[in-house]
Amino acid sequence: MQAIPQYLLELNPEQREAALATEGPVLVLAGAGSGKTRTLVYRIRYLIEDKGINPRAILAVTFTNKAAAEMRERVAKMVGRTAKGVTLSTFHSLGARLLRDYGDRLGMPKDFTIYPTSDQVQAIKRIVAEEVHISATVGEDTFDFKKVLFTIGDWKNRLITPEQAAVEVAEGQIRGDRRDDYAVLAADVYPRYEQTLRAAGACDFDDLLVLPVKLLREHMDVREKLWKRWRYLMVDEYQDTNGAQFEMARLMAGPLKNLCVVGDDDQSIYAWRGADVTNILDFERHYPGARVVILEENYRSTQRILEAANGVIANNTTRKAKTLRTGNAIGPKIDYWLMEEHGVKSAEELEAEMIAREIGIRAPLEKLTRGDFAVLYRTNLQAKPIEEALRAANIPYRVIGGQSFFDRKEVADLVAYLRVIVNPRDEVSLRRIINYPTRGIGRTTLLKLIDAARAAQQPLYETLKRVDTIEGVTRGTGEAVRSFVEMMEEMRLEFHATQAAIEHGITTQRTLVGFVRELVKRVRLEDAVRADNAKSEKAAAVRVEILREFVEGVGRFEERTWAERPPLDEEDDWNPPALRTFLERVSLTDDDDRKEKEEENPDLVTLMTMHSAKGLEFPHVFIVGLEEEILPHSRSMSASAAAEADAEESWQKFELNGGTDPIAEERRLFYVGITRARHRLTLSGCATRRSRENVKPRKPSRFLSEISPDLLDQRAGALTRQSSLSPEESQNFRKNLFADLRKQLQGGG
Ligand SMILES: Nc1ncnc2c1ncn2[C@@H]1O[C@H](COP(=O)(O)OP(=O)(O)OP(=O)(O)O)[C@@H](O)[C@H]1O
Ligand SMILES: [Mg+2]
Repeated sequence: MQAIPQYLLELNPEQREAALATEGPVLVLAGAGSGKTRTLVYRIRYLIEDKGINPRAILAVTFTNKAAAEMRERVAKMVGRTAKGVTLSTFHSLGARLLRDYGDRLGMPKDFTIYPTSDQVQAIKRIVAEEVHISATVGEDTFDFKKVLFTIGDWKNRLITPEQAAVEVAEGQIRGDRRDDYAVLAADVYPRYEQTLRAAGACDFDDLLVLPVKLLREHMDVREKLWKRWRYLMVDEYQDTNGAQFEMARLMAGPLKNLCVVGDDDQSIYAWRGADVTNILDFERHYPGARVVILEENYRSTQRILEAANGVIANNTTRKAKTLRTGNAIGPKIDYWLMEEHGVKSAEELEAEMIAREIGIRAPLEKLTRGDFAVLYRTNLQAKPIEEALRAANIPYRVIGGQSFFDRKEVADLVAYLRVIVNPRDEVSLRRIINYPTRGIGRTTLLKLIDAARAAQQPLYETLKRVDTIEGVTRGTGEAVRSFVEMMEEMRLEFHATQAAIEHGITTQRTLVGFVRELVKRVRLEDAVRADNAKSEKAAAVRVEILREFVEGVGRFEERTWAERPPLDEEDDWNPPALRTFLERVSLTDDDDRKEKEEENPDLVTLMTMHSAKGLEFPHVFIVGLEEEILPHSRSMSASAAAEADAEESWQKFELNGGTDPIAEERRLFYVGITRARHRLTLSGCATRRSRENVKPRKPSRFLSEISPDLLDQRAGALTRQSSLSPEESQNFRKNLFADLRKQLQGGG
């Protein structure tokens, strides 16, 4: 027998078994921090270095861009340059890539557009206004577009076609299912929505899964090509795959079935987005003969943190019981702060200040960098006070997720221009910019043009070109339309010339960014942004800065792409920078570009939701807002409050997912949060919260009572004047501080 490579001794026997089992289906089902992701990384190394597998035959899929980036880094560190050939991707970017390469089989143009939520809503609004009837039970005034959108999204994630949806709804009606009022409407909208998207050469996020599945199911030659290309598949966080992702993985794995999936049913937190935990629980049924590996040792957290996590998750009754132990140190107690308001400051503000202070004290005391701290919360809205406190304390931080760059109006407007330039059939984008900045093409004219376009069964853009032939458009307006089209055509010409020059190797480096700058100038976009923010000079300056920042992002994208150019013999996988690739990236990754900059300065405190923290770890983790109605999140939230708090989550979760127990899912989310911490965990919540004039009492989260009290160090009150340090720590802190000061004084002469 061949000797086991030295590096595999850095795995425990079970992990090693999973890494070595390269052929056939493998499931690693194990608790948090047990080395599932680590096992995948070592497995990739083993495949390349010892099995001599071409890195290009390896495909690893993770859930977030951040997780994919992290894995890429870990593989690159271990394997070196050849690791570049490995495909490390999210399901959605993999889907986008398959569509780009083979979408023509489904009639998708090469330059297809990916609609973000705002554009999806626009499309639905149009359909509802023009094509379908809103029933009295739904109500015209209380009508919520997002609900329709989410219902359609839920169908798509379960691979349910418009025809099947219609049947499902009809059956629901027969059963007298009350939730079906919206579903009826959604079923009516669904086929038209699909038509609208296809006609515009566009797709939505869910289509990035649905269409590749369709492609793979219907086209044997594509399937075979992909099977030849990717022979070793891995999926991290498999517990959160939905129906479409499950099917995509199955089809990609093909007859070889070299598919290794890892996950933890206790960390399944995306049921609201259609994730189906039975995908992992039934893996052996789906893949008969699969090898199953269970890991039981946690390498990440202290004993106390692990005990707290185990205590919480034990309250979920329907779970696969797992033991998780650790050989790590017992560690400090878990802090729990119950904040009260004090003077002019609300409890929430004091909670944030307390965190800023704690980071200020702990970092030097425990020799941690800022990057070693993370603050986790339930919804993005909770980030604001924390950001303010950190800013006031001069502690640099980054917020993951939240309002994406891409959803900002000024950026979205520019993106709409770029999209129309790349794909003039994109009607939603065209309607967004046709009169922005204002150029005298009013709503009435627009409607006339749209009518004419529909009547002639022609894209709107083409209709604009023949505005003279359209009845009822005044001379002045006609002139405005003509000059808009002329400008756009010039820019399109310019664009195609630029893109062709890049593709033929005539120019390299920052070429596209020059084009985009020129466009911004031609359209006078900066003036428009200033006019939109005329009330505040400061706001206007910020927005213009955001716009410029985005434009410069195009340049960084170009540089990066050129820098990634592989040696010539591997080039079939690489393409020179293209505007459509850039647009695809901005729609898939909201913080791709910011991340780029952060790599230059990794020393930042991380702020994010518990959802986005999945798979990550930090030496010191704060979890804030541990109150009823926040965690667990309120189920009785009104529609508007829910939309405000975190539209997607609350909606789907409570409206659509009748089948799963929402409290159990919230508990799993808390479990994910706790298990991100390596050495220290600080929990906090507010005793009161202010809403407008009122001060409302709050109840601590029920999940806190599931942690054994001897693990906790509890404090209550206004707190900010107290220290969280033990007397001993406090003495040490002073000593260090004086030593530092002395050094500084001496250094400064
Ligand atoms: N055999 C091992 N020896 C030393 N350290 C290990 C070992 N296995 C895992 N670790 C370390 O433990 C930590 C957790 O590992 P990893 O992130 O792979 O866990 P995971 O199971 O993927 O967790 P999660 O469920 O949170 O995604 C990492 O820092 C990893 O390097
Ligand atoms: Mg992991």
